[in-house]
Amino acid sequence: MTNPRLINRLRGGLVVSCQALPGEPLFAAGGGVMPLLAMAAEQGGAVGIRCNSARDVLEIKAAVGLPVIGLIKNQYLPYEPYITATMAEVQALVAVGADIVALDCTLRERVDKLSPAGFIAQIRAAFPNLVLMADVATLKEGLAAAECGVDFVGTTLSGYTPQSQGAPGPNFSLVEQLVARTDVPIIAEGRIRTPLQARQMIDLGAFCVVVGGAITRPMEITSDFVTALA
Ligand SMILES: CC(=O)N[C@H](C=O)[C@@H](O)[C@H](O)[C@H](O)COP(=O)(O)O
Repeated sequence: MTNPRLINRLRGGLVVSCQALPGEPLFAAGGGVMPLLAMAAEQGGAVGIRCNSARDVLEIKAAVGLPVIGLIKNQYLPYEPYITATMAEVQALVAVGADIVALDCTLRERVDKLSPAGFIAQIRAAFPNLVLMADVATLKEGLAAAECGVDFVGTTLSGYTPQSQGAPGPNFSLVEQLVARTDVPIIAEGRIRTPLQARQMIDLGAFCVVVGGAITRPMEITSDFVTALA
């Protein structure tokens, strides 16, 4: 464990993912919106924030006192991994003070042609004390990442990769199996829509829970209601 104090701050709690991509209304070219969502999350009792881009890490760190899980989403087509998939992005996140860096640890071919193990080794060589969260989609990927000495494994990508297509959302069984097979703390993330589902994840042994869209994406919430009325 690279930073037990920081890790313990997240235990049993809710991390709120505050993200909007370019093209979404809340992205706001001039910034300033994600920190407001993060402040609301902090006031509501969240123990951490997850966010995308160096800009948002910087702005959110200035606005709240919570640990920030930073990532940078970038497409490197035809390669599929897009969550902090290069060393340059890790460096950018460290430079703006991300407390934890989330990175793609699926077993898909990456733009740098490294395996997740190779990428993690490269990161550890440059930043030995950096706290790392491995975003995975399957049990095999989660166990492989855990073997590489990451601090957390998150179920973030379950249902979003060819290897996990059709997986249920939220994926309770993936969390349950990871908890049973590794001592690395498991973060339940992805398609958690209700407080009860979040509670169930903790009861299954998740270390903490990340919720995004159900809290911070009004477009997504609206469309759920609209679909129900159609
Ligand atoms: C698949 C992917 O790119 N997930 C991203 C990872 O950072 C975010 O877009 C999600 O909002 C986040 O994982 C939280 O999940 P949900 O919004 O379902 O609660």
